[in-house]
Amino acid sequence: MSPTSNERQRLVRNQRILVKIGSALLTNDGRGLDVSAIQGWVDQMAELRRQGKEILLVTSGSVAEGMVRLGWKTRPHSIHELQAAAAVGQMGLIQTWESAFKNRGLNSAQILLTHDDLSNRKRYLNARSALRTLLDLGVIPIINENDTVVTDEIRFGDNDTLGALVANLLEAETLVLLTDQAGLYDADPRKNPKAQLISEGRAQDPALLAVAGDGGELGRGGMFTKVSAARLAARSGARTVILGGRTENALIRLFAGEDLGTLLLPDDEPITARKRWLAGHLQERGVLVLDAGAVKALQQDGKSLLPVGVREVRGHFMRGELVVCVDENERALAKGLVNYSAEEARILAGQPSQRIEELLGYIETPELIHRDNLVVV
Ligand SMILES: Nc1ncnc2c1ncn2[C@@H]1O[C@H](COP(=O)(O)OP(=O)(O)O)[C@@H](O)[C@H]1O
Ligand SMILES: N[C@@H](CCC(=O)OP(=O)(O)O)C(=O)O
Repeated sequence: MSPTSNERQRLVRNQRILVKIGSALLTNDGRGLDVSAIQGWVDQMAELRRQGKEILLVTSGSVAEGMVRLGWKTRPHSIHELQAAAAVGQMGLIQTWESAFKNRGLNSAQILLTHDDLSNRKRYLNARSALRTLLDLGVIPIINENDTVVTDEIRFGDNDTLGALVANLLEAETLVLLTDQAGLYDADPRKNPKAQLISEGRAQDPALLAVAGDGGELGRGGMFTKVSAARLAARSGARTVILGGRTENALIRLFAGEDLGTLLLPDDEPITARKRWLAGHLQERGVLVLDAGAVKALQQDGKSLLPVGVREVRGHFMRGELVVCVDENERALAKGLVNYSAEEARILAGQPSQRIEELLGYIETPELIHRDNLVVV
C-alpha cells in the first residue's frame, strides 16, 4: 500500500469531522442559495452521521445571499453594509440548512461566533461545552461568524480560519474545506488552465502557501486562507482536505478512502500538537499546590487532576485558563487548562469529586484538569 493510500485510509476511521462550505458554492456563484446542492451535501452528511461520525458545519454565504436579496451586484466595502447584508442573508441561509437537515430527520442548531468567543478562555470553554453537548445530542451545529456584531479589528474575516479554530476547539480529526475547485492546484486554475491538482502535502510546507492564490468575487480568502487554515488546524493535530464541492458524493467518497481533493497533513499526532499549543500559547493565571498522591497520579500514571489532590489554590483565574501545578516543595510539574474558577477551586480543594455538585450547586466535570488538557513538564 502506498503512503498516500495509508493516509487516505486513516480518514475512513475519523469520528469527528468539520465541514466548511464557501460562498461561491452555496450561492451558485452569487445567483442565490443553491437549495438542491445544499440538500445534496446534507444527504452526504446524513449518511456520514449514519455511519456513526459526528459532523459540525461551518457555513459561509450570509453576505453573498444578503447581496442577492438586497439586489446588490458588487460586494460592499463598508463594514455597515457588509453587516446589513450578512443579517439579511443569514436568515435564508439558516432556514435552508435547517429544512434540508429536517428532511433527513436531523436536528440542527445555529451558532454564531465572534473572535472573542474563541480567544477568551472562559468563553472558549463555554463554546466548547455547548458544541459538545449538541454533538452528544446528535444535533448538527451550523456555525458562522456573528458578522453583524463584529468590527474590522476583531473579525475572523474568513470562514476558513473560523473552521480551523472550531476544529481546534473540538479536536475534530479532519477539517474539510468544500470549495468550487477540485482542490489545491500548483497554480490558480482560473488563471492557468495547465495547473495540476496537488493530492497531498504537509500543511506547514511553505511551498504550498506560495502557490495558493486569492479568491473569487464572492468569497474572501481564496486558497491562501485555506492553506493557512490547514496550518492552524494542524496545531491540534487535525488534517485538512480541500475538496471540490461539486464533485458527486465527494464527502462520502472522501471518507470511504478515495483519493479526492488535497489532503494537508499535520506534523504531529493530535495529542502532542494540542499539548504543545497549550504549553506555548497561554499565559499562566494561577498555581495549584498538589499533594504527593496527585503528583504521582500526574507524573507517573498520566491521570487527570482531581480536586481531592489539591492542597492550595493561588491566584485569580477563570474556568478554562492556564494554571501551573507545583508539588509541596514548589517544584513545577505540570500546566493545564482548569475546569473551574479559582474561587470554585478553593472550595473544591481536598474534596472528593462526588461532592462537587453539593459544594458548588452544579458539576462541570469530575476533574479539575482533564489529562487531555494537561502537560507534564
Ligand atoms: N493554487 C490554487 N488552486 C486552486 N484554486 C486557487 C488557487 N489559487 C487561487 N485559487 C482560487 O481560489 C478560489 C476558491 O477560493 P474562494 O473564492 O475564497 O472560495 P470559497 O468561497 O470556497 O472559500 C478558486 O475559485 C480559485 O480561483
Ligand atoms: N461570515 C461570512 C463568511 C465569508 C467567507 O469567509 O466566505 P468564503 O471565503 O466563501 O468562505 C459570510 O457568511 O458571508
